[in-house]
Amino acid sequence: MPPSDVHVRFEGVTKNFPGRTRRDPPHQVLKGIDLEIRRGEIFGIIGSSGAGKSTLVRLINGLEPVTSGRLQVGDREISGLSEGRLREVRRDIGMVFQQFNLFRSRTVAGNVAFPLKVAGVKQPERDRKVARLLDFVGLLQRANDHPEQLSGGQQQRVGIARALATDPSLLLADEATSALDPETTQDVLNLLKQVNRELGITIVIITHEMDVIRSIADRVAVIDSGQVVESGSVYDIFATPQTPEATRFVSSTLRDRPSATTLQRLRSAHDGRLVTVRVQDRPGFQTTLSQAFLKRDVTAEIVFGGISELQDRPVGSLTYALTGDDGAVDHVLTALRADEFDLEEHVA
Ligand SMILES: Nc1ncnc2c1ncn2[C@@H]1O[C@H](COP(=O)(O)OP(=O)(O)OP(=O)(O)O)[C@@H](O)[C@H]1O
Repeated sequence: MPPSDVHVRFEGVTKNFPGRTRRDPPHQVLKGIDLEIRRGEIFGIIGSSGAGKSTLVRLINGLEPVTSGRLQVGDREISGLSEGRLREVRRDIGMVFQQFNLFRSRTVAGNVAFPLKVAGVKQPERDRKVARLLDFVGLLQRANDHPEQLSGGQQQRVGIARALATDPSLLLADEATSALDPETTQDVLNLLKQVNRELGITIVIITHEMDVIRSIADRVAVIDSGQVVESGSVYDIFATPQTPEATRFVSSTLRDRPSATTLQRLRSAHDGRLVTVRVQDRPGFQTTLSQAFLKRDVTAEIVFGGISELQDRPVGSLTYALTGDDGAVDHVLTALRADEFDLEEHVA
C-alpha cells in the first residue's frame, strides 16, 4: 500500500504510565501496537474495559506521548513533536466523546462556533459555517436552544457538528454512542456513516460493543490487555474469528453460539453429540453438510443457532445434535474438518 493511503500508522507502539509509588514499576498499558488505519475508512477498535482503547486515542491526538515505537498521523511522525506542531496535527482531528462535552452555558450554535472562534474565523464566515454544519446534522431549527433542551442523541449530533467545524480529515469517536439507547445509537451511527461517505473523513470508532462495529466499521482491531489480538475486515472477523476474545465479541452480537447454560439445556432435551458449525460463504455450504451426514446415516437436527447477513454475506453458526453410529459421526466430523469446515464439538 502506498504510504499516502495510510492515515494513521502504529509501529511497535508502547505506552507506560508511572507506577502508583516511585518504587512500583511502570504500568505498561500498550504493549507493542501495530496498526494501519487507511484514509477514508471507518476503522473500529474494540476491547473490554481497561484494554487500553482510550489511551490509544490519546496517543493519536497527541494528548499523551508514546513511550516507544513510531506513530504516524497523516504524513507526520507524532512522537517527539513540539507542542506547537502537535496543535497543528490536532487541528486536523475532530473528537466526539461519550458524554458529549458540550458547554451548557452556550447555545447549540455557540457550541459549534467555539472551535471556529478559537481558530480565528471571523463572524460572517463563522455564522455561515455553523448554519451549514447544523443543517448537515439536522439541527438548524435548534440553533438557539441550549444543550439541556435537547435529547442525548441530539446533543451528540451537536458534538459531531462541533467536531467537524475545523474541517478535520480524521474523526475520533470514543464510545460516542455508549450513553445512548439502541435506537438513538443507530441514528448517530448513521450520521457518522454519512460523515464518512459524504465528506470523505476517516473515522476511528472506539467501542466495547460489537453491534457498533457491525453497524458501521469497514475494518476492526480487537485489543486485549494492551495488545492487538486480531485485526482485519469486519466480515472476516465475524466469519472466522481466530482468538477467544474475537469469538466472544462476535457471539455477543450474533448470539449464535450456545452458552454453557444453553448447552446444558440442549443436552437434556436432545440425544446425540452436540456440534457447532460456523457458517461459511461458499457455494453449496448447506448441501455439502447435509449430504455428508446423510451418506453415513447420521441424523443431524439443528437445535440452536442463526444465520444473518453482514456486508451482504452470511455469518453465524448452527448447532446440531448428531445421532447415529459413533464411528460414523467421527468419520463425518473428520472429513468435514479436512474440507475446512469449522466445527466445535461440545463434549460434556
Ligand atoms: N493517566 C493514567 N495514569 C495511569 N494509568 C492510566 C492512565 N490512563 C489510563 N491508565 C490505565 O491504563 C489502562 C487502560 O486504560 P484505558 O482508559 O485506555 O482503557 P479503555 O480500554 O479505554 O477502558 P474503558 O473502556 O474502561 O475506558 C487502565 O488500567 C488504566 O487504569
